Amino acid sequence: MNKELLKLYLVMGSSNCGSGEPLPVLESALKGGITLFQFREKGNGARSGQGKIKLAHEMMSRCRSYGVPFIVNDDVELALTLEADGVHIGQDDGSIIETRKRFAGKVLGVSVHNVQEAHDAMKFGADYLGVGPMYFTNTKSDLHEVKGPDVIKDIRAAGITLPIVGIGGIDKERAGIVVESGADGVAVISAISQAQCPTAAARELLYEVEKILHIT
Ligand SMILES: Cc1ncsc1CCOP(=O)(O)O
Ligand SMILES: C=C1C=NC(C)=NC1=N
Ligand SMILES: [Mg+2]
Repeated sequence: MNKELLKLYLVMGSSNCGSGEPLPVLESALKGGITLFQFREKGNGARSGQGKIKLAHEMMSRCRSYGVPFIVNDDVELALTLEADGVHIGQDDGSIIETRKRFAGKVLGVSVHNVQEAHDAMKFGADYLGVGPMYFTNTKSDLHEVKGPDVIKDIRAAGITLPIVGIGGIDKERAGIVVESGADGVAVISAISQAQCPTAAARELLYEVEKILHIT
């Protein structure tokens, strides 16, 4: 996949928005220049069944109108039904090999926490790695051990050249450090979805990321 898509990756669902209405937040973030979007409908307030499918369709069409690829988290069935641009799975979301086969030709992202998991994900056909958590965050309930950006350095030092996005507790003050460590961009939830102005938040994050990418 084109690693430039990972520069500013918004991950979001209903439960991440104060209002519980993610559509206006997505629209505002798209205006601010996010380069990739992941529909991650989890936690309290998350839609299910037809409501989840309807919301996903609405969000996918907003992304399509901005030319931003739409990725579905966890729910491979939904991703296939929607004909989404890709799917993102964790270490506990079923086999990477199976998902790779089911999603041939589309984007397959995998969450990894260390060099071993990164190596396996690459071997099994992942297109990009979501590495984290970089910093402590309350957004994800079952948070893995906080490793910091150094784990990205370790993955790069192991010769893994796959596109990488760092995730977990990232804001505009921290975005540069994550990219300096070897990531191709940052994935965020609250830094944009909880912002007073998601457009401005996205613009500022993208500025911090591109400042480093253009000199490395
Ligand atoms: C989905 C996920 N995976 C590792 S941390 C995290 C949550 C990131 O949310 P935030 O950007 O608000 O810290
Ligand atoms: C857990 C995750 C890790 N990384 C990304 C990009 N998305 C996720 N949902
Ligand atoms: Mg998962």
